[in-house]
Amino acid sequence: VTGSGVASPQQYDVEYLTPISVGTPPLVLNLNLDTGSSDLWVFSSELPPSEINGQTVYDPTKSTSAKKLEGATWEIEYGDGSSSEGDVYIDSVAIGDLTVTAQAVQAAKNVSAEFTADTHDDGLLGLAFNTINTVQPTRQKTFYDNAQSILDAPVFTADLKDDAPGHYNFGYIDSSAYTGNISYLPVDSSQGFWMFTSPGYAISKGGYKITEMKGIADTGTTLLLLPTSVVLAYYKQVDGARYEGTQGGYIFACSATLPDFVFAVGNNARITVPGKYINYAPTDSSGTTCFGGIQKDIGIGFSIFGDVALKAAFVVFDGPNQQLGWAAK
Ligand SMILES: CCNC(=O)c1c(-c2ccccc2)csc1NC(=O)CNCCc1c[nH]c2ccccc12
Repeated sequence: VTGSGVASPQQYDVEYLTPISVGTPPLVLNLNLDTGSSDLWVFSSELPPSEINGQTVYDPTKSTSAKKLEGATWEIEYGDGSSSEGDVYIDSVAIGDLTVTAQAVQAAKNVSAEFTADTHDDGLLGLAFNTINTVQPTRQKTFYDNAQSILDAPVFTADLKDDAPGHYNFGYIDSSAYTGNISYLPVDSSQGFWMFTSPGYAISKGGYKITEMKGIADTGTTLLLLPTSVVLAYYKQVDGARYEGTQGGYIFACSATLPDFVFAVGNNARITVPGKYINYAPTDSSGTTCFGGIQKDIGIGFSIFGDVALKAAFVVFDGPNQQLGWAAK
């Protein structure tokens, strides 16, 4: 079996949403497929109405295939301070032609203001390792865990695009979606993430710099968060760029020319993030000052290769072989 879902970018490619069917009769929810977390949680009829703002909600009492997982609860907090919590149902979940009949669907009873404000996002579908699933007393498997045994190949791929729809594919590698070869790196899943080490980088005019960057492939984080030394070297090549504390990061004139950022994948493969992707978005409505798509990874403990980087590549997530494949496109 294979499955494919379109990944549609929201404004400024802040996140990508994919239509997923949940329950019987199938309810279509637009979820954020998130390789940086492992909970599948959805807006639900159990939320106070004040916390719902246009989202489609899952009502387990309306799904003939929903079964409550008695006594199970969950609560998650993300690094940006957003959070959600609730209880758990076992129900059918499908992405395209791929259906998992007994998937833990975490129904939200409370969500933080950031999620309420995100009117098009009906929840998250975690694709990291289940060791960081937050369901208590028994952690639950991810959609990918449950799908593996029926997939033609036990992999999924992310093909995100700049301001255009891309795809998440399950069970196959679409050879027409990338150029050249796929370079595979070993994954360290000990912290529950798709963690890998890039041996070095280059910034347009500068030469190649050997410096290990240990990071995660994270479709749920918007920006490319890198070590301070790398970020300083990058913005040194952007005239007028400066760190603005009140904005929480590096800003520059929207008219600035931004160099490409190249990171190594293994010793002889490279992924080039075009400078255009690193001019992330205007900081205000005047559109004179823009916010950088590369920012510091301070306080996280590792780098985060978020959407700004991932949309420059075709990425293969291979759980059984604990490896990540990278290709240009
Ligand atoms: C800013 C989002 N990223 C993180 O917090 C994060 C961190 C992290 C930890 C500490 C400080 C900063 C970041 C490590 S792994 C990691 N990745 C994830 O947590 C991936 N899931 C993000 C889901 C998410 C959080 N806020 C949203 C707002 C809209 C859509 C999705 C989200």
